Amino acid sequence: MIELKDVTVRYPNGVIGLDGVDLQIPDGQFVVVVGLSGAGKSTLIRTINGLVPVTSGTLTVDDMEVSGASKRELRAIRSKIGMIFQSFNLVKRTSVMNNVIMGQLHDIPWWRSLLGLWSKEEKERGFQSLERVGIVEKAWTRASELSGGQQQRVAIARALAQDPTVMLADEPVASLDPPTAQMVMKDLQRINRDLGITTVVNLHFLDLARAFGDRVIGMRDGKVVFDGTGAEADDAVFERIYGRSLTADDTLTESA
Ligand SMILES: Nc1ncnc2c1ncn2[C@@H]1O[C@H](COP(=O)(O)OP(=O)(O)OP(=O)(O)O)[C@@H](O)[C@H]1O
Repeated sequence: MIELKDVTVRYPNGVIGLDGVDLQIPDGQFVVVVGLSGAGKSTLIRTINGLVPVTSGTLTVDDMEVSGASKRELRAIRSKIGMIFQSFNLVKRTSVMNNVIMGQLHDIPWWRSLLGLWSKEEKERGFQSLERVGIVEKAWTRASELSGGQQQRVAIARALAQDPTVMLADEPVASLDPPTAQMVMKDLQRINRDLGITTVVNLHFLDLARAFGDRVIGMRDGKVVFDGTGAEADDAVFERIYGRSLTADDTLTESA
């Protein structure tokens, strides 16, 4: 479980990223976080991962306290959290398999990663992760030769190879075309359902949030202003979260 108790994050320049957030995310839940740019979505994810320090309040992931954790404790917490980014963050000049195995890096000495000397078990785990996202045939392709959707799948496989209990995705489909975005969201949903990995996804398209969010959390000015199901998150709710009328840019597909 991920638990935030009255968590406030104040950046060094004085900007408030999170403002007294109380949140409990039970194991295995698929949560979509929505809100306008600057609402605090990325801050929430980076705080859960310990990349941004908590200014006040307490934050725990699987009963490990992230707020106030030492570097060593943070490494242990992060080894259980898979991260997915809008820009994929792959090492482009190396193979898909190398990228995926690097997801297990906390277990692997640096010199083996440098030389690409992977054990049979590591490769096996790499293949299994690639199979989960349906691109095992690309294992020995250079990451730079893949489409955006394929690169995001590799990034998901890399996170899976870590054997995480939590998956955090910061705008994972913002750089993808609509059909590819749908497919990547379906991959994340299937993995959540099959493996029970707690998943938190930041999105700004309300139709995707409705379709995929078992739970939708709306943020505004660093605060949680809505917490309900995708079905409950109708246009009026989104207008309240966004503080304005909806526009065509708020949906991924025109028909939504
Ligand atoms: N490193 C930082 N230093 C100072 N302020 C920051 C930093 N990162 C974010 N902020 C500020 O914190 C607030 C929340 O930003 P955050 O990036 O979490 O929002 P967001 O909802 O993810 O928006 P976006 O989708 O644009 O990333 C904003 O006012 C932002 O300017």
